[in-house]
Amino acid sequence: MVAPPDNDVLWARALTYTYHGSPALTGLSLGVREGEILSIIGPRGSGKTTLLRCLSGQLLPESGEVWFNSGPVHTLTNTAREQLRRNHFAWIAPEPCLVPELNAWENAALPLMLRGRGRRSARNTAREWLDRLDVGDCALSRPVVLLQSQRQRVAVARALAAEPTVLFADEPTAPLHGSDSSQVLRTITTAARSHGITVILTSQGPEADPLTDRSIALLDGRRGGITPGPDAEGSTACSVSV
Ligand SMILES: Nc1ncnc2c1ncn2[C@@H]1O[C@H](COP(=O)(O)OP(=O)(O)OP(=O)(O)O)[C@@H](O)[C@H]1O
Repeated sequence: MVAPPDNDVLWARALTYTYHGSPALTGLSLGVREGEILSIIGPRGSGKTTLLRCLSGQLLPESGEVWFNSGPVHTLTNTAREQLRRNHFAWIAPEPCLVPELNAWENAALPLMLRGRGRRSARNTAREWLDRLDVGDCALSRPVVLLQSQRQRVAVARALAAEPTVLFADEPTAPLHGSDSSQVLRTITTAARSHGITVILTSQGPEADPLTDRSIALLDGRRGGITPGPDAEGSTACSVSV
């Protein structure tokens, strides 16, 4: 094993993953700097979700390495990877996955409470984030009575309230439309910049590019190109390895 560069919060080398013999990742490498907002752009089936799941320790790559803060993730036990995800990572899925028995603020507060935060403090933080996502009025409602777009905003609030080291956002605006989608993307990137959260988000098109530091194109489980974002010359320099 070769240790990754010190200033990469996440670093992956030569990742491969196949589903029942069908390749999803084919030797993919990348480094992500602390505080960077990186978008991974690719068509359906290009391997975006599989890549995020390998980087976040949800899936173990068949070969290759994943490192977080200079420690190997791919050699951790299941329990240690779960703990890593609970304490340092947050995840936004294309479909809002909320706990149906809990109301909106309880859903948004759940990761904080799982980390040991007291109920009142977790509720206050969760409600602040629901307000920022324009779903403060829904705080006491259960997911079943909310619109899909409101549920997704609650899921985004849940991810940001946890103030993770790394936020994995897999097509986070898929259930949203037009200005709704832009507003939620702006909230995610603004919150990430002000709280120093590293973000890796996926999309099928370049809509998030103006808000990110760097974009990587993915095609058939491989890197297909690199597009520097508008802030690429700013304080969040990028690291790329192929
Ligand atoms: N659970 C699974 N079982 C079998 N094949 C899968 C599974 N998940 C993904 N695949 C296949 O692996 C490849 C990569 O899928 P992946 O979901 O990572 O791509 P994606 O770019 O995120 O696509 P999408 O935008 O549709 O979510 C595709 O060919 C897909 O059909």
